[in-house]
Order: sequence, then structure tokens, then C-alpha cells
Amino acid sequence: MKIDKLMNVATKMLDQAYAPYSHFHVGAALLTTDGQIFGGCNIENASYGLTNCAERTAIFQAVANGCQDFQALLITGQTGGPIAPCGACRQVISEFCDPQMPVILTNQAGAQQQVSVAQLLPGAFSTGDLADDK
Ligand SMILES: O=c1ccn([C@H]2C[C@H](O)[C@@H](CO)O2)c(=O)[nH]1
Ligand SMILES: [Zn+2]
Repeated sequence: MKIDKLMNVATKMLDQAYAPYSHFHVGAALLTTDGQIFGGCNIENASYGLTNCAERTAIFQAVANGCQDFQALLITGQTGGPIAPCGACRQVISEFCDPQMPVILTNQAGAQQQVSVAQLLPGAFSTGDLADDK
């Protein structure tokens, strides 16, 4: 897998982050099954709750460009250890990525931890749960 390439893209994304409130920059890089890479950064708002995380920016960017098949996601930030995606991102990742897809959690100091989508959000609410009600 192109982990080095994903790390380069995610690291470049740190410079695009719009984070005037937290000053905490996050970058993500999403690899499609056909080999394209979509980057994402966090984008904050004066109405704090409207903030969009780097992971969701990358996924939405890919979907808006016609890609919904993914093989890996890498996330990086200025954390002490591997960065931990928030609950909202875990839910959105679960919507678009297979439970077994690798997610590589990193920081800028060289930490790297690989987990699966299922490990990030065990028992995720999904489209199948909606059908149960009908
Ligand atoms: O995995 C993460 C964790 C946090 N953030 C952003 C949201 C906010 O802009 C800032 C501080 O929470 O970092 C992300 O983009 N991804
Ligand atoms: Zn998030």
C-alpha cells in the first residue's frame, strides 16, 4: 500500500487547515480502489459546532468527485501519539468504507498505528439498521 504517499498528501494538507480557533491542524489522505488520493483538512467556523474534520473533508471531496470505493485512509496531526478520529468521523468513515479497510493513525513525530474501520466504531449504526424497521 502507498502509505508513504498517503503520509505526504496528509502532511501537505496540514498547511491547508483552517483552524484559527483551536490552532490544531489535521490532515487526511484517502486512497480510492482505483489508486486516486483525495486529501482533506479540518475547516473550522466561528460557530464552533460547524467545524468539519479533515477525515470528513477528504471523504466528501472524494464523493463529490464521483468516488465511493476506498482502500485506505491515513490521518495525521500534531498529537503526542497516533491521532484519534472523533465520533462523527468514525460514523462517516463507517458509511463509506468496508469494516476491514485499514485506517492509519499517525502523528508528525513518526507514530503510526493501523486499525480497521470496525475497530474504530464497533457496532456502527448503518443503512441495514434502517431497513430493520420496515
Ligand atoms: O481526528 C481529528 C481530530 C480533530 N480534528 C479537528 C477538529 C477541530 O478543527 C480541531 C480540534 O478538535 O481538530 C480533526 O479534523 N480530526
Ligand atoms: Zn472528526
